[in-house]
Amino acid sequence: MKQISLLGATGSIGTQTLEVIRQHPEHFELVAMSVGKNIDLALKQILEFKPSLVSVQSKFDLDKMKDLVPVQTKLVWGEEGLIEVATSAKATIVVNAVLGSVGLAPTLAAIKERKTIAIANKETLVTAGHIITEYAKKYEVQLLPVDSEHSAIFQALNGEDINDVEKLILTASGGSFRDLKRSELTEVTVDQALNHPNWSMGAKITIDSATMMNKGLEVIEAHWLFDISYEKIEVVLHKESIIHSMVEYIDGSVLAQLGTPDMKVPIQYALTYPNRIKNKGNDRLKLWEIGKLHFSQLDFERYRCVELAYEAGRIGGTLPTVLNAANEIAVAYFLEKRLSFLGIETMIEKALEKHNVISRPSLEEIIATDLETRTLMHSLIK
Ligand SMILES: NC(=O)C1=CN([C@@H]2O[C@H](COP(=O)(O)OP(=O)(O)OC[C@H]3O[C@@H](n4cnc5c(N)ncnc54)[C@H](OP(=O)(O)O)[C@@H]3O)[C@@H](O)[C@H]2O)C=CC1
Ligand SMILES: CC(=O)[C@@H](O)[C@H](O)COP(=O)(O)O
Ligand SMILES: [Mn+2]
Repeated sequence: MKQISLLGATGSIGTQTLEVIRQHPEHFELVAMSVGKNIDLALKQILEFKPSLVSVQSKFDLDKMKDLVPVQTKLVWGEEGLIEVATSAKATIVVNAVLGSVGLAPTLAAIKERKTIAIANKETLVTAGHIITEYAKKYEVQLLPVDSEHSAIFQALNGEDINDVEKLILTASGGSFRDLKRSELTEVTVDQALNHPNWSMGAKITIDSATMMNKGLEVIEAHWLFDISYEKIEVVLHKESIIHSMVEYIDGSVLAQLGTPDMKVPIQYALTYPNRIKNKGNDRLKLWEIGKLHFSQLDFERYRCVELAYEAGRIGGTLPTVLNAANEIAVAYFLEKRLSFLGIETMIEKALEKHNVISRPSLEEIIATDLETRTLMHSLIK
C-alpha cells in the first residue's frame, strides 16, 4: 500500500490521479491533498477519499469549508498549507500536479522530508531545475516523471547509462493550430486554442501546446530530469500522439514508448514504479485502427516559443525562470482575452531581452526573478 499526498487534486492531472487511486484501493491511499479555488469539487473529493489533511488556496475558503468536512480532516491554507500537505508524515509519495511555479516550495519541502516525488508540475523544474535536482541528489530522493514524454523516456531508458544515449527525441502534436500557417495565427481565439487535437488537459497547458511553449518547457524538463545536454534533445512533430517519445542509443537503436493518449497510464506508472499493475480502465492501442503514424521536422520560425526555450535553457541561470514566469503571465492574459495569441511569444521575448542573467542563482534569486518578471509582464501588457 502506498500513501499518497496529492498537490492539485482538483485539476486535470489531480482528478486523473484520483481515478487511478479509485481503481486500485488495494494499492493506494490518499492521505493528504491540496486544491486551489474549486472547493465544490474539493468537498466531494474529501467526502469520498477522506484524507486527513487538506490545503486550500485562501483562508476565506478554509472558513467556508470548516463545518462541511469530517472532523478527522484538518484544513490548512496558502503556501504554508501546500508545504504541510507535501510534507505530511503519513505520505510516502507526493504527486505534484499543481499548476505553475507555486509548486516549487512544496517540492523542495517534500524532498527534504525524503518523499518520493511524482512530478507533473513541469514549471517547477523549468524555473529551478538545478536546485530541485541538487536537493534530490543530496536527500537521495527519486523524481518520477508524470509528463507523458518524460515517462516515455524514463521507460525507454529503463535504468540504462545516460552516456549510452545519442539523443532524446520528444514528440510534439503541434497543438491546436498545427494546420495553420504563422500568418494565419493573428486572429485565432481562446476557444480555438483550447481545442487540443489529442489531449484533454487544463487550460494553461493546452495554450502552451498551441504555442508549443509546452514542448520548450519539456525540453528544459528533460534536461534536468535526465541530466543530458540540450544538444542531445530533439523535438519531432508527430500529430497522432501515439509515440510519446523516444531514446536513440549510441549503437543506433531507438526505443519508443507507445500508447493511446491517456495520462492515467504515466500517472499509474509513477505510482507503481518500479512495478506495474493491471490498468483496468484504459483504451488499448490498436495500431491497425490508426493505420499510419506521421512525423515531420520542427520549423523553429513557425514555433518561435520552442526556439526561445532552447535559448533560455542553453544560457541557463535565471533565464529559464524568466521564460516560465513570463509565459505563465502571458498565457493568463490570453485566457482573459487581454492579449492576442501571437502576443504571448512577443511579450515573453521582451521579458527575456530585458533580463540580466544571474548564473547559478540561489533559491532566493530564483524567487526574486520570478516575482520581478511577473511585475514586468503586468506593466508591459496592461
Ligand atoms: N493536464 C495534463 O494532461 C498534463 C499536465 N501536466 C502538467 O501538470 C501540471 C497541472 O496541469 P493540469 O492538471 O492540466 O492543470 P489544471 O489547471 O487542470 O489544475 C491545476 C491544479 O492546481 C491548483 N492550483 C492552481 N493554482 C494554484 C495555487 N496558486 N495554489 C494552489 N493550488 C493551485 C488548481 O486548483 P483549483 O482548480 O482548485 O483552483 C488545480 O488543482 C502543470 O504543470 C502541467 O504542465 C503535464 C502533462 C500533462
Ligand atoms: C499529455 C502531455 O504530456 C502533454 O504535455 C502533451 O504532451 C501535450 O501535447 P503537445 O505539447 O505535444 O501538443
Ligand atoms: Mn507532455
